[in-house]
Amino acid sequence: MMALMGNEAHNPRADQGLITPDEYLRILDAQLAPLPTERRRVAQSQGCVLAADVHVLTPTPAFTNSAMDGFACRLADIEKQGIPATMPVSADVPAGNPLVVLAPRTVARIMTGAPVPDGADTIVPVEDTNVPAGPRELPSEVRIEKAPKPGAHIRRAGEIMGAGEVVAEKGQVLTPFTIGGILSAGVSEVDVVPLPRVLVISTGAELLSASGGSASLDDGGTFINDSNGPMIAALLRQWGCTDVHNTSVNDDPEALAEVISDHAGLVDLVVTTGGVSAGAFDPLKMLADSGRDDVDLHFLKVAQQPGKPQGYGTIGDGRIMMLPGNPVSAFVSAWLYVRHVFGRLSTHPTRLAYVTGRMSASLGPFGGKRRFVPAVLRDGEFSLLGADRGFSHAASTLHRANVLLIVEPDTAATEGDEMRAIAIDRSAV
Ligand SMILES: Nc1nc2c(c(=O)[nH]1)N[C@H]1C(S)=C(S)[C@@H](COP(=O)(O)OP(=O)(O)OC[C@H]3O[C@@H](n4cnc5c(N)ncnc54)[C@H](O)[C@@H]3O)O[C@H]1N2
Ligand code: MOO
Repeated sequence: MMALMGNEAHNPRADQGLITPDEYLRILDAQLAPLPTERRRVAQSQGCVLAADVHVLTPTPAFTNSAMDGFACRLADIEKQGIPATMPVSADVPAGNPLVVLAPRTVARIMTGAPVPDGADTIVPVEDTNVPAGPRELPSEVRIEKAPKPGAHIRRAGEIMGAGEVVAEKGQVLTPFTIGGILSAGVSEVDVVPLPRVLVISTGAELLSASGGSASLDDGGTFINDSNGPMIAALLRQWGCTDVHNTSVNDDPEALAEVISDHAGLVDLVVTTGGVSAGAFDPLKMLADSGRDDVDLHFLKVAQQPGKPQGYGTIGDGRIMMLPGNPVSAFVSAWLYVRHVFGRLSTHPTRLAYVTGRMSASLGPFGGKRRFVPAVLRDGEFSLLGADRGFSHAASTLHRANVLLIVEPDTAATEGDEMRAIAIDRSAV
């Protein structure tokens, strides 16, 4: 497993009940296995990982065909006359035509992709004849004005790939190119590791959507928009998940349990945000304490900021990850942990992309926690977006970030220092 960075040999935070980010990844790893493989139609497998090598059924090309619109001939017939050579046209071979035999001392009009007649060994493009290009009646004869090269413009059966060769390998992600390649090899179904189906639940009585959207700040209310749920759902879709549900619930453990049980068997992973710290109304904590024997939830503290409180476990047969409610904490937790779990379930490669740059401002030390600070990397320089210290609520700064700057525990970062960061957007790479 890829270390999230730093020397993990000694963890001085252990006596404070804190674990390191890498220890948390190891805990998650111990519970995870790839989803069971499925046989799927290739066209319905985009974004999945191949669970087995795919072998060519239909060679490429499937049959010997023309690479040009023109005339199929026997080169010796042309050479016998010399250029220009006037030849009778004995057949018309559009694409999709059955294989024909070329009559002696004649040529056949042929289209790109049409099977080369038996007996023909060269294609003369229409541009090298007296026949104008484009739709027209079959001419009775054609004058060949340019000497063709032997074997010109013929795509031979199997010259690119023969039957039985591997056209795509186990572990490859089904991209548009892979889909095209596999289908052209005559394979219509493949074994894949499916993408996890995910239910994202925002918890909190203060969320507008949880309250039915009836309250507004204009009323002097204390409600907020649910930014976490749609943000996490969007991240999952960005990573490739197609089946992502998103809802929110009040601080009611029964309502939360009901939403989860309504989705039993329909999702592979539940991701919640909110209610994992020390609040008196946290529904996940209440659910954990409810004594239900189908609920197995674990809460822990990771020596990082943001994203200290985390949780994982199972409710019934469903796997759950519980992220902190502060929006930047939720984002960082999703990038470090949900992405990792997505990778383990789907077998997608989800290695973090690290970048380096120089600090354009200074950041003070932040206790014994590793910081993941949203920042912008441009022209080799990191600029900070929000407050130096607590910024886990500062979601509105997040939209500009393209990296999470890594600041080691008890360490300051001074202007000009070279630092490492995790890229969260292509603009940083
Ligand atoms: N006594 C303690 N209090 C807190 C601790 C602690 O250790 N002891 N940890 C702090 C840290 S660190 C974090 S992070 C937060 C995590 O809190 P919860 O996961 O319990 O989340 P909530 O209390 O429900 O909400 C926190 C914050 O985020 C806002 N929020 C929640 N959901 C959403 C959403 N879907 N969209 C946008 N914003 C959301 C919520 O309104 C709160 O402001 O706990 C600290 N407290
Ligand atoms: O760890 Mo919390 O995630 O600081 O804000």
